[in-house]
Amino acid sequence: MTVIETKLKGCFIIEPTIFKDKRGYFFESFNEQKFNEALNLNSRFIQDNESFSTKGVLRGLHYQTGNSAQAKLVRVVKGKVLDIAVDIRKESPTFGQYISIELTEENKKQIFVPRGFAHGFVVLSDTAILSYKCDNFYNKESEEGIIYNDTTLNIDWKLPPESLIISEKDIDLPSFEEAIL
Ligand SMILES: Cc1cn([C@H]2C[C@H](O)[C@@H](COP(=O)(O)OP(=O)(O)O[C@H]3O[C@@H](C)C(=O)[C@@H](O)[C@H]3O)O2)c(=O)[nH]c1=O
Repeated sequence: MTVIETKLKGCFIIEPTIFKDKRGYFFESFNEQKFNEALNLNSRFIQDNESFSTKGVLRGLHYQTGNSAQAKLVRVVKGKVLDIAVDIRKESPTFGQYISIELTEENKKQIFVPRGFAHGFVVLSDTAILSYKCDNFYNKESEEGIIYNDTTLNIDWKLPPESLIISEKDIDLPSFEEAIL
């Protein structure tokens, strides 16, 4: 497995080692020991989530606050998504910056989004299944978000705005300034 730290400290891209043979492929999608060693972490994932979405579906930007903050290890099982992680750690030198990465069923890349980040994605393929691990439980009361098209963050979602499918909850999210500053 290859691990690359992004320009946002603590946010990593993971490329698993894929074993291919005449039957197909095999890879370890998660190995706690190797993961924690490679990322120099002591994380413990306690909730797994899966979502199915169609092309143009945009989910985000989401985070949980306080004791409910979550780190996430995200991968795509089917299709292709553009995944976005935004550094919302006020004390961070990269506060307000984001990274985007295509996660696909072919490249099998994973992104580790640490606590203190907002996360979102948009589906670029006809359909996509996203699977992710969280190191803290879902807590509705601590759910927060930032509007996807915030002008300060200025995220390039790669799809025309009119093609996006967004939940009512996400359409009403506040700006970066309102949410964080
Ligand atoms: C996230 C979550 C949702 N739910 C419920 C609440 C709601 O009725 C339904 C759908 O929830 P949402 O609309 O919030 O789902 P979704 O918009 O897919 O939320 C997810 O978005 C991505 C970008 C993330 O980073 C995740 O952490 C999570 O916030 O599922 C749970 O029961 N457990 C969970 O962990």
